Amino acid sequence: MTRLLLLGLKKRGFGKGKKNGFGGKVERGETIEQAARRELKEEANITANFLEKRGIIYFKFEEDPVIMDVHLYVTSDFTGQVTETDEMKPEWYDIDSIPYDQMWPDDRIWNPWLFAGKSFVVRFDFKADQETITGYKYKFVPWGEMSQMRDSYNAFALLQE
Ligand SMILES: COc1nc(N)nc2c1ncn2[C@H]1C[C@H](O)[C@@H](COP(=O)(O)OP(=O)(O)OP(=O)(O)O)O1
Repeated sequence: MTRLLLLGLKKRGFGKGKKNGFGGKVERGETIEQAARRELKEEANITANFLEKRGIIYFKFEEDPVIMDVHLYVTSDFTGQVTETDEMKPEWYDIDSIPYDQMWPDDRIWNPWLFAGKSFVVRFDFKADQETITGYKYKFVPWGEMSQMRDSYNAFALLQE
């Protein structure tokens, strides 16, 4: 059976020129999941009927004290027609032909976990060039426990164990 993943070519902002999933910053008054839904609608013009949380990814760039946390949701249940928007040019890819050379380098590591059905918490350390991964540590999260990791603190503590 062919399994497809929707990626978008980022047309502006952080990660411009890279292919990635759909997402962005949480706005005031929103939950993280609400932000994920809003970004999917804004960037691919589709509405998720159901979102499953599958990961929390931390990014630390050398010389930058701020650690970015990205909360990863997947859906195969959505309404609407996938459409190019101002921010993203969407395209479907067979999961056996993911264009990793046009993506953030961390995707090559965690996308296969996603396709294998795993949930996970992972931290990537990057050089300041934002292209070179100097190390990463991760933990798989048992089925059903990911949705209870509501904030970054729980997940970060898991990585420190
Ligand atoms: C550093 O490595 C990254 N890898 C991957 N796979 N994804 C990343 C990486 N860094 C950021 N992202 C994701 C997180 C978001 O889904 C997007 C965009 O991030 P950001 O919120 O910083 O970008 P903006 O376009 O400025 O957001 P707004 O839509 O809120 O303006 O990339």
